[in-house]
Amino acid sequence: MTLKSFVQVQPDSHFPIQNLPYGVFRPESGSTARPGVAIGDYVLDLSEIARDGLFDGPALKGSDCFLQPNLNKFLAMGRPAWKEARATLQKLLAATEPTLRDNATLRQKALVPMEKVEMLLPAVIGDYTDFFASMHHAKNCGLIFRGPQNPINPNWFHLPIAYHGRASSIVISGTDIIRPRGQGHPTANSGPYFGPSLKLDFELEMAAIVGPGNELGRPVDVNEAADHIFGLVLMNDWSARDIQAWEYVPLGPFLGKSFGTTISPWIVTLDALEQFACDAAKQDPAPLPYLTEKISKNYDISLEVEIKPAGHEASCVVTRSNFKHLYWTVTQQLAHHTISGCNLRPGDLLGTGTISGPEPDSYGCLLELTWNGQKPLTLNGTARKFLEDGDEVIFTGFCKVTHYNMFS
Ligand SMILES: O=C(O)/C=C/C(=O)CC(=O)CC(=O)O
Ligand SMILES: [Ca+2]
Ligand SMILES: [Mg+2]
Repeated sequence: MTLKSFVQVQPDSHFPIQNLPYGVFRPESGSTARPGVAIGDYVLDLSEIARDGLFDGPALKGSDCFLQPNLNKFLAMGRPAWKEARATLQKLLAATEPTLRDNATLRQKALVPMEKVEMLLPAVIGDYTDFFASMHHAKNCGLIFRGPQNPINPNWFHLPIAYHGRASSIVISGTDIIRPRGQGHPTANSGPYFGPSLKLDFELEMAAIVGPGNELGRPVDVNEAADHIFGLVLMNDWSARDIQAWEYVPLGPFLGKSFGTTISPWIVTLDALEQFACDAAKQDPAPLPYLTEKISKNYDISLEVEIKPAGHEASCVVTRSNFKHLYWTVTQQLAHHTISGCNLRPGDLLGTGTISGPEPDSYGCLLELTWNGQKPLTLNGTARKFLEDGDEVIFTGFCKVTHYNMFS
């Protein structure tokens, strides 16, 4: 039988009882930040549930992990605690369970209408790394930035390439991004351009939130890497293409990507995503043993980007992609990150890289969608090569149950 909650959840809601993503919120402005999970149009306040002693399993009983203003302590506790919390919350929110359903005082305190809350960054993010794991994106960027000779560097097929991003400028969805100023790529015989970026772009990504870290000098085995990943967020790696194209040789992206990176407020756990797992892409050449997974999986997560042009009421879908298009899995990314001995810490953020699919209408950024401005998009009758001031960029990710077992 399908698990149902006593909390009313609309059929098209992203937050049924099977999901229960984690975030950090203030119930009203000025109140303290605390962890919560999304259920229908409500946020369940985990500090209230903890204060009432309802986390009563061996890992969480008496723990103050939900009395913190961020999720780092809970992230550090690892999968046994995450599984226990999920089981406790699914039981507590179930239609058949009276504990919270029939306790009006606790319900009043613990279930906060989502429209009233202020969402905050879910974790203190010490370090942020951005990978480059979609072959379609790598190929298209290569064609645009480097030309048709070998658009994908040979190393790309042997290791998940990444650069170290800037953690200080990671912001929560809804935060305004200020157009960066900097040096842009020279055109024709001129010197470099200086001024506000003329090629401001989004990048459709997701990112892994690291749970337990690893000690310096002790790499994580690729087959255990999933135990170090709590879940996934949506991520927009805002990019200034003119700054990037000029500065990135030979050390990689710097100021063209450091002026803002947006993440979604909700972390969808790997446990919730498990039922949407699918086979990962076939890798040819076979990766080295330290990157070879016994079970190599991706997740079937539909992704969409809409742009609401400045001054317009309606938004337009500009791309539809899917997480499963990634060539390198998030577990390979994490294992590769630590193979040198580099230590990860709870709350670290590992961006997947832009998730472009094979078709032109599944490309994950305007650089590809407009082919560096050569083929503008038309949005509600307005042309766009890159983003303009006041444009709003909306990312959506969702998983669909495509069939039910008739006997369940
Ligand atoms: O091919 C390049 O020169 C760079 C491409 C990127 O935009 C790098 C990046 O942020 C990685 C990604 O999002 O896939
Ligand atoms: Ca990126
Ligand atoms: Mg960025």
